Amino acid sequence: MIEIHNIHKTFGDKKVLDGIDGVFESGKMNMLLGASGTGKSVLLKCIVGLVKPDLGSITYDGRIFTNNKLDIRQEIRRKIGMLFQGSALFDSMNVNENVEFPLTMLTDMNRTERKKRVEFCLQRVGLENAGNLMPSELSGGMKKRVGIARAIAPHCTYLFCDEPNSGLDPLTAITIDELIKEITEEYDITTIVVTHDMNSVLEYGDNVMFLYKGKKLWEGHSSGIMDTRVKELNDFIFSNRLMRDAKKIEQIEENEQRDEDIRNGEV
Ligand SMILES: Nc1ncnc2c1ncn2[C@@H]1O[C@H](COP(=O)(O)OP(=O)(O)OP(=O)(O)O)[C@@H](O)[C@H]1O
Repeated sequence: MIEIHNIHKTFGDKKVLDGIDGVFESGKMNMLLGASGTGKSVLLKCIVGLVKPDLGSITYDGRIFTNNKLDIRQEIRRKIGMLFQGSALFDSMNVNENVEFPLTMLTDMNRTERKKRVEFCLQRVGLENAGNLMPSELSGGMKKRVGIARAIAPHCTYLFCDEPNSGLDPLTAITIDELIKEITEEYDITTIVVTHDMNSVLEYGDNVMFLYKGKKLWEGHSSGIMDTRVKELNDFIFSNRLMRDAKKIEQIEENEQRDEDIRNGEV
């Protein structure tokens, strides 16, 4: 579990994070949702330790991360897996080498153990036959899978995904979301996904945090998001025509159900 409390961050005279609190539980799909420029990536960077918050605290399973000793922060960092937006694979390394890289850097596994772990992780993401391919030979969806295998290879406890399905077609996007969810539940990982994708949120968001201009305006399970009364969140959701149509259909169905209940004398 990751807990953040009262996180503030200002760049120059621009306030980017304005007192954010939150709890991200393990085994759940925790999602940071919001429009461009609203502070999602900066918040994620604060949580990972790439950006230092001006104020506030971050704890990982009860261990303070912010302002703690370097060796404790490094110990926590070793348990973090990152899936970057563009997958960020090393172009000069094949798939096996990409997944092995964090094992060489972060663990004391010997070569045989590393090979076994790489094999296992590639199998887990459905790429057991792709080990000798170079990144240039992979589709966008395959690159994301390699990115996931690389992130989980050192037995990560925490997984951060920055827009994991950006640039993917809708079907591939769903399979990547599904894979992240399965892995999160299977290994009880604390996962945080940054996204603007309402499809992902509605389908997989166990705990959704909506950020607007550096503040958290809404938090909850995705099942409640369509009924929100927070104007900024409503505007964000229904800026998408498909979402507006879905809402209309939902209202029509509700009205039909109510009419039927009245006819049956149940109201
Ligand atoms: N290192 C930095 N120095 C100055 N300003 C920064 C820095 N990093 C981020 N910002 C600013 O902070 C604001 C929030 O950026 P952030 O990348 O967190 O947005 P975001 O919500 O992740 O957007 P997107 O969905 O487009 O990635 C932006 O106005 C950005 O320009």
